[in-house]
Amino acid sequence: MATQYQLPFQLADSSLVHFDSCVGDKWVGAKSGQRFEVLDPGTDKAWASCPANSADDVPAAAETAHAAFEQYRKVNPRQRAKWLLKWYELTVAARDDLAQIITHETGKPLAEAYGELEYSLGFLWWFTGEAERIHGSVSVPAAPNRRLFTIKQPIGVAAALVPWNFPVAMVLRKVGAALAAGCTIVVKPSPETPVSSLVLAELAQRAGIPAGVFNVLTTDLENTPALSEALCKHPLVKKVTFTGSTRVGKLVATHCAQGLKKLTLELGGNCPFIVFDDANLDQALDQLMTLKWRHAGQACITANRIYVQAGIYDRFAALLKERTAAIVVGHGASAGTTMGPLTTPRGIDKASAQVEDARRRGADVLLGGKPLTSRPGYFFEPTILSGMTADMQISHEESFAPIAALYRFETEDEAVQLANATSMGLASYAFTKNIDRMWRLLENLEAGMIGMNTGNQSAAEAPFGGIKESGYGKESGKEVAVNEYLVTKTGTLTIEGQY
Ligand SMILES: O=CCCC(=O)O
Repeated sequence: MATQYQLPFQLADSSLVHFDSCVGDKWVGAKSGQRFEVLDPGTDKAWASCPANSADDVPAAAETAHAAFEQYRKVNPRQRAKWLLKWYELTVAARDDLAQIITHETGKPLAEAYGELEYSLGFLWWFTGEAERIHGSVSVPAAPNRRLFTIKQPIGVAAALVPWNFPVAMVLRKVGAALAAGCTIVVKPSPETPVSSLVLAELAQRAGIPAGVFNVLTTDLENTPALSEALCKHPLVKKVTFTGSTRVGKLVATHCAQGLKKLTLELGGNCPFIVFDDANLDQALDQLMTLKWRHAGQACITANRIYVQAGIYDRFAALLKERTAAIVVGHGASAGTTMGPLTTPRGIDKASAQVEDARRRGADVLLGGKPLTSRPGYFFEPTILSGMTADMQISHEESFAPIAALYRFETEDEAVQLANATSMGLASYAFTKNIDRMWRLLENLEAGMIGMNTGNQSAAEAPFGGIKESGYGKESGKEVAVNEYLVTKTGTLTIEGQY
């Protein structure tokens, strides 16, 4: 169905864009006929609409993906690699159009949208290589006259529940691994960001990836819980991958538990960023500026709690304030913008409540602290809070907003104890030039990923995933990511005769 909306941006190839779900080789509406609007967070205006699929639309998608799986699982890995590579090349060529769409779905500045695409393309490139590197093992067991071996096989139809903050990267990180493994997949993008997923489906078709291998079921906020539950519980779906909040991740785990589905959970962050007296301050500030303000703080691995050692605390806070004051907040597509809006109005409410809570409990607001109401859209001022303490909301929950919360500490033991005082364990960051201390931190910080003098550790070749209530399973990285979509079969052979 053609959208009734005028796109607020120009596309080089308008035939890339669809506003219906992709099931098999068909672009389809919801059974109910219901649709929902896609809003530009930088203007609060609708610019597209997509089908509001419900749980009733799940069986057709799962059956289509399963029929495709029966063929795709037998495709030679080299052919799978060739399709992934073609998909990579077509996505490179569609970069300008995709960047516009990402910016108008998420609000992030165009430069960041291009950054996301660069990151995303890494996944297609990486999984192109991984497709041919899936293998089992052979060994000699204790029992005489036997050989023991394992083979790896694709698990079946996968379902991906994808967040809105990196709508292309998160789809390609999951789908790239699934397709390399020989699985087919049904993706449910977030209600905020369906269009970019549909462009990826069009590009996959153009790349020759067989119909039904990559399906996209769009839906709105209201139908999301029931549709997701139906996907998790559908008997033909054998694997679920979810990126999102810990609260929803626990629900997804409950749904999957009934069918004992294999599950990958990439959940909430609340990540500590620790700067010691002996750190290179410029390096720590450069990294913090990128990590903290990327997509207005809406990343699971953003620096949520910034611990600065007492000897440098005041200087660090002043320098951070000076640099942050230079951020230009505006529409993501406007020239000069270095920070866009939040993606949802819900984000504004949560950020306001967190700042208010911190202020009431004694934090100083060094910069910002409020929504920007002088323009339409969901803007929040880049905010710095100083004098944070453990009793404040931000100390316990993910912020997902442009709020830099500064805490003072004295000793390494104290920093480790404060950093680990959370139910989450996604990423931790430490800045010090003391190599012994750095090694201790690597071992003592409770997180799945440790940034050592860096705030940027996400990459296709690096296993991504948390511990504690930040989830389980790994995405990207050598072997581990593709393994999430494979089953291991053990074979034991008895050999007769002399050898
Ligand atoms: O927000 C979650 C993903 C962030 C990343 O992959 O760097």
